[in-house]
Amino acid sequence: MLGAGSWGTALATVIARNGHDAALWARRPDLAEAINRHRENPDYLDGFALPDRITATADLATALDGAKAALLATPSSTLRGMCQAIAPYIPEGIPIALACKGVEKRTGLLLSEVVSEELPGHPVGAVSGPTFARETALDHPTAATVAFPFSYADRLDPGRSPAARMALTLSGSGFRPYVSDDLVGVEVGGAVKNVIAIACGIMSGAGFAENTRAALITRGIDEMKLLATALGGRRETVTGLSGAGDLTLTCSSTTSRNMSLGHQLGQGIPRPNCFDGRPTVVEGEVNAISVTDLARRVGVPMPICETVNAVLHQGADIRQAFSALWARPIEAEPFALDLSFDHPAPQTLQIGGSS
Ligand SMILES: NC(=O)C1=CN([C@@H]2O[C@H](COP(=O)(O)OP(=O)(O)OC[C@H]3O[C@@H](n4cnc5c(N)ncnc54)[C@H](OP(=O)(O)O)[C@@H]3O)[C@@H](O)[C@H]2O)C=CC1
Ligand SMILES: O=C(CO)COP(=O)(O)O
Repeated sequence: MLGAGSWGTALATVIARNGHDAALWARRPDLAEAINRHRENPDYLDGFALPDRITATADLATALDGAKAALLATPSSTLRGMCQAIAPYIPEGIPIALACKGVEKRTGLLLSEVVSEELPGHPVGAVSGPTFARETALDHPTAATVAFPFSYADRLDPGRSPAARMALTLSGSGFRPYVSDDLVGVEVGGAVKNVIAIACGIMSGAGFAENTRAALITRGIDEMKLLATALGGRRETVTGLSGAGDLTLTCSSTTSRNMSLGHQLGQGIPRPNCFDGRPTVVEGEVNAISVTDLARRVGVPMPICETVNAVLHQGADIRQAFSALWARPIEAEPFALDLSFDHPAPQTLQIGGSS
């Protein structure tokens, strides 16, 4: 497990609880030492006792020595650098699964494409779904999708495919994996849901309630579907755990860092003061840029993601931007150009003072 943050530690716990040895790579030697000495991760999952089969190390060669598979659980923006760092040590041909969610900002590549560029010759997949780290570590019933593209040989013998082997490794009392061959659909869901969660947070912070959240979730799923299918993924995948499932979780409470960031911004808290100024991984913040860039490139309308991007990165006023989102011309559901019609501009939404 490469990354000893909250998610890497939780997934290593799932693996170790199932009777496998899990090497947990931490960037900081002091954290690796603290994990091994105290059998807990004081920085990311404090108060939770780690299984004995987890061994932390800050040395990549040690972490990857004899590994049967590698999982990457550092923020998406660090992925290419991580791949370059592990290249000399990763055993030939072992499966690599992404536990991080996003689209690379500079290139607009899906994270699996980044891994394949940097580490050719490995099956690359993802583990993704509605999975808050602490609940997963506590063995609360949790389900997620394990997606790898299936080769012809995998189809002849699905039980030996990388997806099946990874799913068997993760499958335990509380953790229930499903397998998929639609890696694109799974990755798009994971990247887009964080941006939509920021939108939900902004609206809830601005004083709106359940109708608004349900509308954003549902229309967010439509944005996911359009992007996933434009990139070669399947619509049905977006209705699964890695899409609608994760979107529902992430948009439901401020346990989500993405939802929480939006909520604070919606309340008028300036970005530098959010999370009391603590550096916090908020994938939807950087992915608002990468997702909207990618969507524009492939010609897919993603108005919610565009609005979040405009607010976070282009200095747009929250009230004006979200008013404009709600005042867009009437569209067909699901999106269909041939059902469009002319009509007068709708009234502008009054954001704020709406209790
Ligand atoms: N937390 C969750 O519930 C879930 C998270 N995820 C995804 O997992 C990924 C990681 O998130 P999460 O574990 O929550 O984040 P955390 O903030 O809990 O941990 C981040 C981890 O990444 C490390 N890190 C930060 N910058 C770098 C870098 N430049 N190079 C190498 N390592 C670095 C940190 O090390 P250090 O401590 O030294 O800074 C830390 O170990 C994200 O993509 C997130 O979306 C997916 C599902 C659930
Ligand atoms: O991806 C997650 C749950 O599936 C974690 O969400 P946040 O990064 O918003 O906390």
